[in-house]
Order: sequence, then C-alpha cells, then structure tokens
Amino acid sequence: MELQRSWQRFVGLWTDRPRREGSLISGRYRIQELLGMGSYGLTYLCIDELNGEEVALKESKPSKGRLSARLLEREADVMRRMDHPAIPKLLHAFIYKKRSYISTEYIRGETLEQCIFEQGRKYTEQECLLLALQLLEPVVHVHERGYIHGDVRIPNVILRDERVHLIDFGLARRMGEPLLPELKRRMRELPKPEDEPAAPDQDLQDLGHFLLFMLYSAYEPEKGKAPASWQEELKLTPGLHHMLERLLGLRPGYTEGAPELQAEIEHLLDSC
Ligand SMILES: Nc1ncnc2c1ncn2[C@@H]1O[C@H](COP(=O)(O)OP(=O)(O)OP(=O)(O)O)[C@@H](O)[C@H]1O
Repeated sequence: MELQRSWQRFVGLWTDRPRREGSLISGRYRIQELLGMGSYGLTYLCIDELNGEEVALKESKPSKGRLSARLLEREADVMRRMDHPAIPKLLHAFIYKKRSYISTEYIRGETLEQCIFEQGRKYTEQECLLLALQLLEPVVHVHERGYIHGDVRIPNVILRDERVHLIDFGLARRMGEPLLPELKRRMRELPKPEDEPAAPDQDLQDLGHFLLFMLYSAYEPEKGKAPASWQEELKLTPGLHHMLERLLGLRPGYTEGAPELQAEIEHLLDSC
C-alpha cells in the first residue's frame, strides 16, 4: 500500500512537472516563468503572441484528472461574471492537448504576502484600514454578483501602484452553495465551518484574518514575553479592536454584509 502511494506520488510529480520557459501553448501563449504551483493547477506568466500582452495562464494538473479541469471550468465561469477594475479579467478558457487552461489579465505587482514576508513591509493601523477598504470594493462586487470569493487572504491580494487587486477565484461559490465535497479535504485546516452554505460573512471573517496578518507585520515582540492573544499583543485602538472581534465571530457580526463593514471602516478612518 505504502509502495503504491509512493509510486503514485512519483508519477504525479512527473506528469505535473512545469513546462519549460519558452514553450508555446496552443500556438499562442509563450511561457516566461512559472508563477506558482497550487494543489490543482500550475500558473505561468506568458506573453500572448497574438497581441504581445502579458497574461497569467493557469493549467489543470493532469495527475488530479477530471477534478482539476472541473475546478478550472468553475473558476472561469465565476470570473466571466465579474467586471471590476480590481479583479483581473478572464481572457480565454480552452482545452489544449487534454489539459484545461484559463488566461487572465496579468497584474504586475507584489502580493501582500510578499510585501510582508519578503520585503519586510510594516503596516500601521491606518494603512491596514485603507487597504481593507480598498479590498472591500471587489469583495462587494463579487457579493453583488451573487458569489463569495471564498479565499480572501494576503497571497491572493496583489498590490500594483498602491492599488489592491483580488485574484484566485478557485474557491469562489454561488451564494447558498455548499463547498464541493472534493474540496473539503483541502480546507480541513481552515477554522471556518466547511459545511455552511456560502454566505457573505465567510468573506468578512477572512477579511478579519487578513487584517490580523497585516497588523502583525508591525508587531515587535517584547524580549522574554510569552506569546499571548492578538487582543493583548496588538495594542489596537478600541474601535478597530471591536471591529475585529465582530469579524472574527467573537461578537455579533455584520448582518448587512460588506457595505456595513465599509461604512464602519470609513467611520474609523475619519476618527483617526
Ligand atoms: N492575474 C494574475 N496576475 C499576477 N499574478 C498572478 C495572477 N494570477 C495568479 N498569479 C500568481 O500566480 C501564483 C499562483 O496563482 P493562484 O493563487 O491563482 O494559483 P493556485 O493554483 O490557486 O494557487 P494556490 O493553491 O497556492 O492558491 C500566485 O503567486 C499568484 O500571485
């Protein structure tokens, strides 16, 4: 059994190996570099030789079979319904040599994860609130179109010219839709209730975690002090502290959804 699993893993690594730089996909997309390898797909920066534009090209993983292709089709279906300057546009969804692909507008910039962990950027309370307010614009749009994003996290937010963009709609769901059973395993470590039908407060809870990550970027632990809760460590202003407790489910939440949160952040910024 163990031998069979190791063999399957080896075959997976081989069949999913990234394509070489310079390869041409579907006679049109020239690979520049591998951007990332997720559980179900590989993403490349490519030049679309039809017009010379940079695109992000996501390819299904052959070892994950039909599921990987189905997830990409779902992602394309959601992105096709979005029309917002802070969400990359879906350009093309196609099948080439039995693999599924989607190409989207490429956002040249850094993810907030890179800004914090690679560049060591530190964000003040006010900067965190301003970024969260910007991020709420695409989130509100997704909700208005009847979906949740389902994965609002710092690696899925790209900063370009100090403006945020929300990427990766791989876990997006129609409001009320349960999580795909095949994805539950992937979500196991996440603290949210995975069986709940999709609702806006799931993205708002993610926004609470997003804000905590951003706020911790400026946290300097005192020497010799034992780790404590965020409430104790982050010495936040009372308004922000209260808002985070609402987002994280420690107090009654935002029943009016993302627009109510937008109004509260604007109010907090006015009193800064
Ligand atoms: N439109 C885009 N513009 C710029 N970079 C992008 C774009 N889409 C994806 N990327 C980058 O490609 C990498 C992988 O993208 P993405 O998160 O969509 O893939 P994924 O397979 O869902 O990955 P994961 O499973 O890690 O979430 C990330 O580093 C991301 O920053």
